[in-house]
Amino acid sequence: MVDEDPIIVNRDFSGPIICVKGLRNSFGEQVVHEGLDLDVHKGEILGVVGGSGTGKSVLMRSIIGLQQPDEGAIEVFGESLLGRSEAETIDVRKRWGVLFQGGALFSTLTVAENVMVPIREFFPEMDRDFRREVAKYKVCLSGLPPEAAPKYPAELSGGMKKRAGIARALALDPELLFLDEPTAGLDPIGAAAFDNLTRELQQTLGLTVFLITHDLDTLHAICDRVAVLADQKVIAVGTIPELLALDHPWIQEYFNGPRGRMASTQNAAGR
Ligand SMILES: Nc1ncnc2c1ncn2[C@@H]1O[C@H](COP(=O)(O)OP(=O)(O)OP(=O)(O)O)[C@@H](O)[C@H]1O
Repeated sequence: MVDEDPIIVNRDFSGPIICVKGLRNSFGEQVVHEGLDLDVHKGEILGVVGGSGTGKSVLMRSIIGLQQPDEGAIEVFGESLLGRSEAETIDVRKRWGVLFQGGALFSTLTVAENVMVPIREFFPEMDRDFRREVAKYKVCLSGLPPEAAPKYPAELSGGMKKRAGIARALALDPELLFLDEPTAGLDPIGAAAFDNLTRELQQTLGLTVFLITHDLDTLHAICDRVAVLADQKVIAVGTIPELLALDHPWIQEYFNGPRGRMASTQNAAGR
């Protein structure tokens, strides 16, 4: 049954920022998650890794309410969101920002207008000029030059599109940021710059970051802990040295294969 009471946000909540328990997701016969548990702690950058199709994006979509799980419990900021209406969860949803794979910018809107979309949705009463000022500030925060604000996505490079996506994700001053493969498709210099931006934002704004990635350099450079998805669940969570101590074939292959060793060496040398 749907609980009709609006969620009263508890800003003093000190438990895990995200708590997933016993999650099950399936599409027809295909079971993607079964008995998946995961906690994300306040202030950390949690990297989420796993082979292609292991359900990283489906996990993120479940947490932010875009995928209705078959079973399980999901709490964000200590609030259970499953089965609640959009109106009931608005105060919790305001507290996170999302960068989807590929940026997911509205192609007919400029960068500044893209950033204004969530502001208009969640703060419709906000004065138009003030909204514009906030959008300009978020564009700067993302590391884009002010000249990028009136441009359309088609006029931007891949790296600039990602930054525009970050500007939009930061529109509502979130405490929690979801990033789905933020460095995919970027050249190594652009990817390293994006990692630095993520770390700087996390430190200066005190964010918690849920970061899906295949990028070993990103994991080594900025992730405090890494969660590994395999066999329909999170099979391990920890720092990279903690994961390396585990005798799991996928983990060993991933972090100790030729690319994993190279990323580790580069990071130790200060990429
Ligand atoms: N809406 C959907 N309908 C049917 N199947 C889906 C849907 N969304 C995801 N899937 C399936 O669920 C599985 C997990 O998908 P998901 O996108 O979460 O994988 P992923 O781990 O993020 O993969 P990648 O690393 O390649 O991005 C895949 O087999 C995918 O085809």
